[in-house]
Amino acid sequence: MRLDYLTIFPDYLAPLGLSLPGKAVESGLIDVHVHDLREWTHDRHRTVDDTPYGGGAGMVLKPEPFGEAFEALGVDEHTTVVFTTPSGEPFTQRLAEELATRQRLVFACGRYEGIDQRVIDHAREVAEVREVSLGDYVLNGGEVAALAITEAVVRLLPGFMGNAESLVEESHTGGLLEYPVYTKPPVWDGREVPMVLRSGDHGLVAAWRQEQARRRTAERRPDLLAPSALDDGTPIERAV
Ligand SMILES: COC(=O)COc1cccc(COC(=O)c2cn[nH]c2)c1
Repeated sequence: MRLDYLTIFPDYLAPLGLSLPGKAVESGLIDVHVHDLREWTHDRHRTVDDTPYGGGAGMVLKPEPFGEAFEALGVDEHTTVVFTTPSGEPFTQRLAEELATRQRLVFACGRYEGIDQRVIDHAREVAEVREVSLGDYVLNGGEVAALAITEAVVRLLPGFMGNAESLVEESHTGGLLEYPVYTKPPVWDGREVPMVLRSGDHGLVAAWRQEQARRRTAERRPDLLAPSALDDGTPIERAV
């Protein structure tokens, strides 16, 4: 997978060379390129933003640099352009799994009041576009969101995680939160590990974990248990 990042703060994406994505880069699994958007400005001040038409506070990112950058990067029908934005679709594990199937992702990191809408409209005509929100809060820029999305996607790539099994049972798969986990020592801080986990009875352990996941999900994320979230389209038998 090739990953490109368009940003006015390229240093912000330096972590891409470390930790998880770093290993993937060395192994050749991913090919990462960070680009300074100002590369595609031509004035003395390397201007990337201007005041909003219609008035209002703040600045808007100009369309030309993005347009020239997309052209220079060869953004085409084989590319998925990801705009990280507070007004995007919610980023979920399901979307991470979908993006992990793509051959090329180009992250366009906006800030201020946003990117000129014509950039998104243009991108939709030449490539697949996803406007993605990390959550209902506003960051100064899209770079942090791009890093988070990158980590969630890259770790799903085949041959990436050392221990593939750990991907199978992880949280948000199967729609429930993860159960509590324990390791040695058996007693710490006067607290014992639940005996069922040391019983050696795999059936009991599985049942306990399922119950814990459901209880934790009901407490913290009832929205995940809402009928629509679990609806697989099977008609509900109505009591006559
Ligand atoms: C089309 O894309 C744009 O216009 C991007 O515009 C903006 C404007 C303000 C801030 C940001 C940074 O992203 C977030 O704050 C964000 C992403 N996820 N959750 C919060 C981006």
